[in-house]
Amino acid sequence: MVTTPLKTTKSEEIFTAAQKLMPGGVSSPVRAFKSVGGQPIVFDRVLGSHIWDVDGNKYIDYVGTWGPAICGHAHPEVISALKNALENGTSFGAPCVWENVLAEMVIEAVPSIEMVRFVNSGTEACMSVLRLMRAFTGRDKIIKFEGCYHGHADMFLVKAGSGVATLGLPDSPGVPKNVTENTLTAPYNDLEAVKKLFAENPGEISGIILEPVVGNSGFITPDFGFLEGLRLLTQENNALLVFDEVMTGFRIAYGGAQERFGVTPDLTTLGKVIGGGLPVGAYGGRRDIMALVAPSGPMYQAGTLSGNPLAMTAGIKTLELLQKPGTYEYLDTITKRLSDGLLQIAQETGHEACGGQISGMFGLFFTSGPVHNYEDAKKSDLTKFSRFHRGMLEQGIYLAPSQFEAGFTSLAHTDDDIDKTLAAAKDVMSNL
Ligand SMILES: Cc1ncc(COP(=O)(O)O)c(C=O)c1O
Ligand SMILES: NCC(=O)CCC(=O)O
Repeated sequence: MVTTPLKTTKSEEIFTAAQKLMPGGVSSPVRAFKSVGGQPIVFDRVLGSHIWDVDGNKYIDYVGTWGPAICGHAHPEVISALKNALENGTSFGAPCVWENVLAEMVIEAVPSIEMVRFVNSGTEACMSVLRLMRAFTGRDKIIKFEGCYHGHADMFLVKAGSGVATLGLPDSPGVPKNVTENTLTAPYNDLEAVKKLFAENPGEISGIILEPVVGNSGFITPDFGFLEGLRLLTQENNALLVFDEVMTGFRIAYGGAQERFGVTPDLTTLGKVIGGGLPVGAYGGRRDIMALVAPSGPMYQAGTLSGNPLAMTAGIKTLELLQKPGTYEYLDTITKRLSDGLLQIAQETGHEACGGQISGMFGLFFTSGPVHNYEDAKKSDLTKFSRFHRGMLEQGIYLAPSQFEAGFTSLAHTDDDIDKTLAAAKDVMSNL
């Protein structure tokens, strides 16, 4: 595995050059190691549960390209399907039958979705669903939660999670005030705060959008009754409930968090897993609402590469693999071993910690917790997290370079991977 101390000469060379070419040397801020220190590792290959860097170091990967790699990286069946599809071209800019196939699979799986529109990223999906919320209700205001991330469209860059939280950025410059004045925020898991917002803005709120399980302030689960409460409040106020399942869709359960918690929103956004590692997003929901989307209705939303045959193919094959019996049980079993193991090691080595997992999504905070929202998550000892991250990296374990991100396992992660990860964690936490 990894040589100690970690040799990253080529990574450093490439990243130094990258910094002159691209802002911060990266194509997305979350990839930088700003909050954990050191330089990002530059990779050149992935397979199964592993990722290799340009210096030849091999790591067990818990980032999974930020969620899509649920079947394991470069799954041979996904790659083979893609090779076949590639022979017929990369994009038609016209209907293809694979859109129908993936749409049927999504509609069949996700309780709230009766019709779906494919786009190219989670950001696009959330941006579009917000337009649809407003078009359907004729109201402009929305409620989002502090520390939730719904992509980087202007209206969502208010108390956002993920990279915005990691970098401790104030709400982004370049976003006009009049765009975000309609974005109301509440602490996650706080029904009273949501009730108050509805009371203060009668007849003005188009709906609520949230991560039904949070992954962008670290891993945070909804308290008992929270999702049900939001469902009731939106119904009472003739507003829409939108689950952003870009991260949780087909991960928390095949039908997403809405299947797992038995709460059906009006609209849902998807991304990550449904693209099998290629750029995809989707939004869908009640047929009467989706009917407003052009060209069926007047709400405009479009995309040159949307529904392209490669992304559809990777998505279809990924969902087929996930349909096999026992997949979610497997994800739950190995991820629980990992999460329980990490908590036990933290306790044995004298570190305050809390965390948990559902299916193949997990998190660990260096605070006694419990963590119900972003304010609680911020109590985690970030310096300790940075040292933990570095220590694990040196031992060949690749974790997201931020306390405010969830971790992901895949069907390719083995008991041996978990054993190695826990052994590394024991070593690192003993010396933190
Ligand atoms: C919950 C959630 N919504 C939206 C997004 C945005 O998706 P993308 O990065 O594909 O634009 C992400 C991840 O980035 C996410 O985790
Ligand atoms: N949880 C945050 C993401 O998945 C974002 C990925 C990216 O922007 O690169």
